[in-house]
Amino acid sequence: MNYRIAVLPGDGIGAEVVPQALRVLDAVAAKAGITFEYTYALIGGAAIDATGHPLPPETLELCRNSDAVLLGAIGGPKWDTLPSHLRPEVAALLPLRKELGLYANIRPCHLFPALADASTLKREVLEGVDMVVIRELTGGLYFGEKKRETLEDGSERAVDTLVYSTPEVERIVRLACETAKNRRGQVCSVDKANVLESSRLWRETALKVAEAYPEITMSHMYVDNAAMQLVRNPRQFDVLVTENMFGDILTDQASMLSGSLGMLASASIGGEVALYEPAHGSAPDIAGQNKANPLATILSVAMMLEYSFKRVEEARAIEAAVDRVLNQGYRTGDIMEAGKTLVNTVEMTDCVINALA
Ligand SMILES: NC(=O)C1=CN([C@@H]2O[C@H](COP(=O)(O)OP(=O)(O)OC[C@H]3O[C@@H](n4cnc5c(N)ncnc54)[C@H](O)[C@@H]3O)[C@@H](O)[C@H]2O)C=CC1
Ligand SMILES: CC(C)CC(=O)C(=O)O
Ligand SMILES: [Mg+2]
Repeated sequence: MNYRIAVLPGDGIGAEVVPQALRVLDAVAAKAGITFEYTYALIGGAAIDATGHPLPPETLELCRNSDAVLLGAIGGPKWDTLPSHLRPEVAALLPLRKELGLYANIRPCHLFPALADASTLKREVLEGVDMVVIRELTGGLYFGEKKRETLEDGSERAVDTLVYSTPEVERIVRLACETAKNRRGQVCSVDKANVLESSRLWRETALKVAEAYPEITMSHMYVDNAAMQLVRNPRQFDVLVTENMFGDILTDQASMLSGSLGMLASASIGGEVALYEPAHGSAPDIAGQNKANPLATILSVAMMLEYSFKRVEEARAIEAAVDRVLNQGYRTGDIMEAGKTLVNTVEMTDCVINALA
């Protein structure tokens, strides 16, 4: 079997971790008798520099014609001052997700036991954490109308709009319920229904969707409380479903439950072609130094094997290899602890490939 993968390394550490994840895929392919065909394409700042456009039409076309997409990360200080319609995040990442119909971003958050002391959070809080955050990805605050205007007194005003329709909420909550069916059967829907009208619609809709899932226990939590509960008692969460920006913020926070943002993988699904990417950004502060933790991206290709290619055995093999490497004591800087062996991006990948063999 041959799988065609669109490879979009992007900017900063995105361009460092993506080639490492491909090395892991190659190691898996050799063992499983499958082949992966990689076609590289430009996105983000790298695409602006080369073509003047953050999302060149040929990149989108390639993604549409592939079996899966692997994305690193995009953006960085070099492109921060561009107007919105050219900035990598607004003009490449969001349209890519929208165009591919990727309305759900799945971010599993669990602790590899070897990392129980790697986080800034206490072991007692972290042990046994195993949750999936399902973030709505093509609506909400990031996609509503935005504008800037100059007022009569010369001051400026900026507007962002948070919009959801019933079908948008229904499909994401349904996905959360379906996900929970194969887990502990609990969905926590996170909103701000005490203030936001869009959240009131979200909650009403979630309650209606839950009626079709008598086996699921659905709870509702305000997002401010959820942020606190995530560090107070994260074990209470099984499946958490929420709005785009709430999910963006809560998952960076939740990443610390798995030790580091460099450990959090993700799958964006909903359209014909799914996209896999680490939850982190381009990390300009460590870019170009071979320091980035590649495991979030390596675990994202494991998700690709499972979700897009139904290669569950190979996906589990990658996760087991990561577990083994962490148990052996290898650590990139972000998860480093006293007494462990510090490795760089490439060496960490070497360790995973060795552990696969
Ligand atoms: N999906 C994407 O393409 C995303 C892009 N961004 C963009 O990335 C740029 C930087 O954003 P930041 O807010 O700094 O977020 P970031 O996620 O790039 O970095 C936040 C912090 O986590 C660390 N970090 C992130 N990934 C790491 C890894 N794999 N290994 C070790 N340490 C890691 C960074 O060094 C930094 O200290 C911005 O331009 C932002 O818009 C941010 C998030 C997602
Ligand atoms: C441009 C942002 C929405 C990217 C981000 O932070 C994310 O998707 O996690
Ligand atoms: Mg984010």
